[in-house]
Amino acid sequence: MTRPATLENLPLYFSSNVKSTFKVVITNSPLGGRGLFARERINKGSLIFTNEPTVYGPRANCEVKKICSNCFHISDLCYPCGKCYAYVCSDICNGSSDHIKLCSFICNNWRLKNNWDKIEKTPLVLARMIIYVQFLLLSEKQRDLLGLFQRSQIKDTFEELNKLQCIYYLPEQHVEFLNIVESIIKINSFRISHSLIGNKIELRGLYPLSSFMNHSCIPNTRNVFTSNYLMTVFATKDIEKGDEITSCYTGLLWCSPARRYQLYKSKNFWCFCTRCNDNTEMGTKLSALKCFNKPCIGNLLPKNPLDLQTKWFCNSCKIFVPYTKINMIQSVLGSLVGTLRLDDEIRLENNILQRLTIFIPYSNHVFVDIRLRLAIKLGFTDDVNIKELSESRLELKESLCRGTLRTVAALGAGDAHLRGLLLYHLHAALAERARRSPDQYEELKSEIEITIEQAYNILQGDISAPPDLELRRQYLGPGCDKPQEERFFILDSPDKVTNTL
Ligand SMILES: C[S@@+](CC[C@H](N)C(=O)[O-])C[C@H]1O[C@@H](n2cnc3c(N)ncnc32)[C@H](O)[C@@H]1O
Repeated sequence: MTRPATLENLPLYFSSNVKSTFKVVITNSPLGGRGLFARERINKGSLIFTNEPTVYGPRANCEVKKICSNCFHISDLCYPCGKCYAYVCSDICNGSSDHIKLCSFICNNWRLKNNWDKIEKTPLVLARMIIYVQFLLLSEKQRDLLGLFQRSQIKDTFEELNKLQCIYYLPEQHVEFLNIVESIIKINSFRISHSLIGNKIELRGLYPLSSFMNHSCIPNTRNVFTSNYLMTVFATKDIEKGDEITSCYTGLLWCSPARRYQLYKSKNFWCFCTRCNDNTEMGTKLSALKCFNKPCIGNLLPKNPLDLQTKWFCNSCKIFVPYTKINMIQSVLGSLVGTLRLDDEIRLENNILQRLTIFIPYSNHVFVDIRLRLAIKLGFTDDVNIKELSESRLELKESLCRGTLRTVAALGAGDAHLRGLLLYHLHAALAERARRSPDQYEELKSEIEITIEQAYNILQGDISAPPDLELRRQYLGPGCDKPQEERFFILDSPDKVTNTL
């Protein structure tokens, strides 16, 4: 692989659908390697650029068993293609041009080993390797240009490739190429977030222009993925000409030690940004622990947050605690949190929460994460919809949304995706309050309208956006001329409204 002299046209080689590149330029970054920089002032909320994935597919270590190798639907109807054995979910997928290309590549280039149980194991291994096979299908020019993308320096065992080699005799140059591809994917791919509607597996893709965005723990962009996996990057705050355009590679609300360790482990660098350098994390105290020196009610914070072996100090009684003791507490915390079933439960075990309060203040990221999950889940589970929430739970939802929105604002994250989601849920809680007590509507109206309008501006077009986002904006947003009773019609029977539109 050779390195061409210029990066200017690189994304265009990989994607016919790159728009608004005139707003950005790829050049050397003080953060590391190359980065994207604004050629002009970019206002908050504006589209910066759009690019389509060069390749996309499920993660190689995904758990799901039956995934269509063409449309990535999870389906028990999947059956192995009669020629290449890759799973397809329908004759349409089997006959699609993409599948035919993939199928003929596999049949023409890889010979099956005799001792392998083709029907049982091959489809699954192939489904997990689809993104890699797509790299092999790139043009020669594109494959040459892959040399421009940064690669991971960490050499892990590439288990899925090993499994593929148990099934097929792979040419030596394919094995070498796929190892390079793996090191490129690790550093440059994006998780494509989408709602679970449509029963699709979580995907990741290589986006040629987005790949040059460096990380910031307070980024100035958010990503929107459309239904055809186009990635559009918007400004979450005003960006001045010459500013670096950044994205956040971790969870926005993770605490500094967790973000920094994850970045080091997965992307091979230590972050030194303003947030990482501030032991209060912009006043949010996401990393703070409770002082061990009872009855002191102060918080322990790292003296030098950029130093992994720093002492921590209490901001009230000023005692110092060595990092070894802090690490021990953090690992106890990690295992306690691990026992909370946060993904599918909104009932949290009180005894665990009580044990957590011994170690951590309300501001700690563990509680922030629990509050965020509750804010989003209350009234939005299969068991209980928002109309069935008790008064106290509805109040709780509203206050959890407001609290988490304050944390996002304190971090300076601007119009991040998370802010959009929280505004949507705050809107839903307020609208439900007004539906139950119509006499409160006038008082709540302006906030009901502003929250849905802002949520819409942030989330519109994204495949992970709530399905009734647009309808709510239409009926409960600003400018709706329907009478009060009709406005709430959408909340009474959203399906009926959808059908009448
Ligand atoms: C997706 S690439 C970004 C583009 C990359 N800088 C390049 O030259 O191709 C991610 C890699 O960029 C570097 N990087 C990104 N953000 C960084 C930051 N805030 N500080 C230091 N290095 C960073 C790291 O080496 C990381 O693995």
